[in-house]
Amino acid sequence: MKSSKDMSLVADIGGTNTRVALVHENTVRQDSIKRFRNAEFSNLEVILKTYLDGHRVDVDAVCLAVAGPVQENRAQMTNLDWDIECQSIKAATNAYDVTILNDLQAQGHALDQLPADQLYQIAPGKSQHDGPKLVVGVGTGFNAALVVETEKGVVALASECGHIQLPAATDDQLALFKFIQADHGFCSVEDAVSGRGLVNIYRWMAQGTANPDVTAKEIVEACDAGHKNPQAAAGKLFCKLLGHITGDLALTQLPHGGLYFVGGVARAFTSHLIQFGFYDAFKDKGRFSEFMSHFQIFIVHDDFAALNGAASYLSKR
Ligand SMILES: Nc1ncnc2c1ncn2[C@@H]1O[C@H](COP(=O)(O)OP(=O)(O)OP(=O)(O)O)[C@@H](O)[C@H]1O
Repeated sequence: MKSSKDMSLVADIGGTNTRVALVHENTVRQDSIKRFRNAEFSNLEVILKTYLDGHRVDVDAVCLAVAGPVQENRAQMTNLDWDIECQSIKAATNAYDVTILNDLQAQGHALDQLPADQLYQIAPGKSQHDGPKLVVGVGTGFNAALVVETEKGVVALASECGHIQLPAATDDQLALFKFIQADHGFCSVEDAVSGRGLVNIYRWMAQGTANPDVTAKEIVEACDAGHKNPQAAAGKLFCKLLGHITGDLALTQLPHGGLYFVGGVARAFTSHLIQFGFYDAFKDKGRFSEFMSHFQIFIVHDDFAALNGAASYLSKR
């Protein structure tokens, strides 16, 4: 086993995918990035052991970006039956220092390093260089973090806003709300605005006729193929709900430094968001409609950005 001085490991653990990389001299080694499908593993420890065995290195420190609430260096994943805890990660990796962040916090720490070619701007706005930023994740789940510059550096504040109640502004949205509520007992934002949420919307629209095994990817592929099919109708409602919700979050947090979407589902909708009504819904805030056009909105195309954020967090502690 090679012992590499000051080598660290970073990982971004989502509901579907785990991305892992090595960090040397505060920089993610691009040739070390690897993505694992969680469904093929029984727990995170097995993924990390497999990864480290493959690279034949020792690591001193580990920083994990986990899709779930983090408390006292322990995380309970929201969309996977994995409990992540420092002692067990130390045992699996032989690292003496393990830190756990929420994944959106790590995304927040990555924002100031994103190259321009990884950012796709969807709303013009006017950002203040040092204004607060809001990073919004739409993947297996939904969540957001407010990112602020302080005298001590970047602070990314965790939330669990994907689990607030879904707002319903139209009869259709209320009917969707009731459909999901009847199924799960509660209708959260994430139940409609995430990969699983998109499938829920499509199933509600095509009640009785939807293929029960349809995936979010298949729905977006049908949107790519044309805008008159039932999948595109589901995509349009999805984008409008995404606009309403992120508009609410923007008014709550005032991200004058910009709003940044991350996650596989947000990325997949990049070319449809505007046509499918996202921005009109985002600005549909009564007397504050004009105010909403001040916020710049971007989609982050780098699926590995949270790894850079975790590395940045480690370097600045
Ligand atoms: N091309 C695609 N079009 C639409 N949805 C997609 C596409 N590819 C993947 N997805 C959906 O994106 C989700 C996975 O996205 P992503 O990899 O960002 O999630 P994650 O990081 O594993 O999860 P989390 O949201 O918990 O952080 C799944 O719901 C999957 O069905």
